[in-house]
Parts: sequence; C-alpha cells; structure tokens
Amino acid sequence: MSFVSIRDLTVAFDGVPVLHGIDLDIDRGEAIGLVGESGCGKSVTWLAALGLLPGKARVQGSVRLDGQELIGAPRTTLEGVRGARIAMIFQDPSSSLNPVQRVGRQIGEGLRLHRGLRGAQARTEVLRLMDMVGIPDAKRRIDLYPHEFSGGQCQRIMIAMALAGQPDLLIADEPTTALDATIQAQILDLLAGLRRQTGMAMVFISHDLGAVSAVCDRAAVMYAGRIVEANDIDSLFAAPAHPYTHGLFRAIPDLEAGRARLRPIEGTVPDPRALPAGCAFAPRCDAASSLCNSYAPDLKDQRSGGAVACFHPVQSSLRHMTQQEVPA
Ligand SMILES: Nc1ncnc2c1ncn2[C@@H]1O[C@H](COP(=O)(O)OP(=O)(O)OP(=O)(O)O)[C@@H](O)[C@H]1O
Repeated sequence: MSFVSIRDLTVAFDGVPVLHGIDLDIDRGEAIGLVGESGCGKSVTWLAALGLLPGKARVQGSVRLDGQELIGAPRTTLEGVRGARIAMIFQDPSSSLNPVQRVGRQIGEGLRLHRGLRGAQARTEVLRLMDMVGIPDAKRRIDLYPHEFSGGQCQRIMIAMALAGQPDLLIADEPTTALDATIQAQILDLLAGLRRQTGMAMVFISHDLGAVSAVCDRAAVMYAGRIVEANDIDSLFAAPAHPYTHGLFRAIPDLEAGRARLRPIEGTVPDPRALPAGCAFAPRCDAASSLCNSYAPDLKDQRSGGAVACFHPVQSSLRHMTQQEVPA
C-alpha cells in the first residue's frame, strides 16, 4: 500500500460539492505537485485530510497515512498526525508567524510538542534547523522577532517550524507565491534539497508548472474539484494529454521569445454551484463533443503511462514545451 492513499475523497460546503471523488497515492519520499487554477480544490484536499476544515464541511471518502485512516479519526489522532507526521507550510509566512514571539521560540514550540525537547537541547536543535534552512548567523538571530527578517527568510523560518516535528510528509501550499522571483527560486532549491536530505515526501501545491517541475517527481492537474490528469513530470511536460493541461502550458509566458507569447485559457472556472452536466472543462474546450457535454469522464490509466480524465485526450505528437524550456 502507498504511504498516503486517498480514495474517493469528496467535500461539500453547505450542500455544494467542491471536491468530487479524488484518488491519489503518494509513496514514501515522493514529491508530487498539485496544479490548477484558483478554487479547483488543491488546498481543500489537504485541509480535509488533516481535519482542518470548518464544521460545516461534509467530508466523505478515505485518506490513509501508512494504513491509518484520517477521515473521521478522533481529534487526538489528528493532533498526533499534524506537525509530527504531516506538516504544512502556507503562502504567506507573515500571517502564519506570531509577530510578538521570538523566532527561536516559535521553532522550539514544535520541538517541545512533537519531540519533547526543552532547554539547551531544544536551543541547539533550533540552531541546527535554522542553519539547515539557510538562515545565516543563526546564533545571533535566534532571539529576533519575525519583522526583523525578510519575506524569504520568514518563509525559511516557517519551513524550519515545519521540519521541527521531523514529518514524513510536508505539504507546501503555494509556498513561493508571495515572494519575488529570485527568492522564489532559492526557496524551491531549498525545498528540493531538504527533501533529498530528509527523505520526507512532499506535496507541492501551486498554479505554477515551472515551480512544480523544480521540486516534484510527479504532478496531478486539478480542475473544478477533480484530478483531470496525473503523470510523471517529464511525461507531463513532454506530452500533456488533457486539453486543460495543454492550456496551462500555453498560458506560460515564453520569455525566451523576447515577448510574452501568453495564451490564457479562455473562459472561467465554473462556479461549484452551477457545474455543467458533463465534463466541467467542456465549455472552455475546443475538442468538446456532445459526449463531453453529457458525461464527466473518469480518470483512466493511459497505455502510454499516466492517467487522464478526457474522452478526447490530446495526441502526444502535439508536444508543447520541455521541462527545461519552462521558466521557473
Ligand atoms: N471554508 C469554506 N467555505 C466554503 N467554501 C470553501 C471553503 N474553503 C474552500 N471553499 C471552496 O472550495 C473550493 C476549493 O477551494 P480551494 O481553496 O481548495 O482551492 P485552491 O485550488 O486551493 O485555490 P487557491 O489556489 O486559490 O488556493 C472553492 O470553490 C472555494 O471557494
């Protein structure tokens, strides 16, 4: 069995489904990207798994971590999993860090909670973690407050906090979106390096295919609450099969051409309260047929590898860009 196994995960808010039966497996040490436009359900998938959705959310299906069911698990079980086995980092470090607490203390909190470390032992480990995430001069800066660090360094502190519990899985939810381009690249490098160093698995949530390719082995593309395509990174970049994945590639600016050759996907993501009867992407899809307007296709394994939920997958000869050509 996979380390993380998600089966038929469905989430509804006030009777409106926003996740429609997600299936996903993650192996130990694997890094998987979850890609898709805003509102497609990338975050809700993991918030549901960790029991972090508000009470009004109706969650069905199964999320197993190392065989242990998380959906419907008692609060004490979930508290034991959060931070210690699965840690999460978010887009905006400044809103996640406590502004009136010294950073060393904030990192140390996870060490106390999850590993029972205190006093000098905890301080030594905080310094090691700060060093590991690339905060220079940690000895002097351990007692500073978050506002005394730059945005990129605050994200590094958040990563150190996430690592404090030695998690088996790190969920990074748009961890570089709030940062400028150079800092983004440094944080991506850091995450890729930490993953190699610690052997933890990683879920990298992003709308940026370039960023995903820098960190991940595999990616799942989501659209309107469903996974519409999943494949290893190289195959996905070489031969995206779902018309939506194609659209995402076309929407990446071609910087090397010296001008933006950006072709945004026309139309908008459907409102979860008014989904079309068939494939949710059909109204924006050039290849849509009457079949697509009647039924939502299931995610099916392809003979060429990967899986796609489309009645008319794009033929692999229509290659768009290699991984190297995509600006990170
Ligand atoms: N607490 C909530 N109450 C009601 N609806 C919610 C709640 N949280 C999320 N949703 C809805 O669930 C859907 C999926 O949201 P989610 O945050 O997972 O999207 P996302 O793909 O992570 O988007 P983004 O990239 O903007 O973070 C959206 O339609 C969103 O409006």
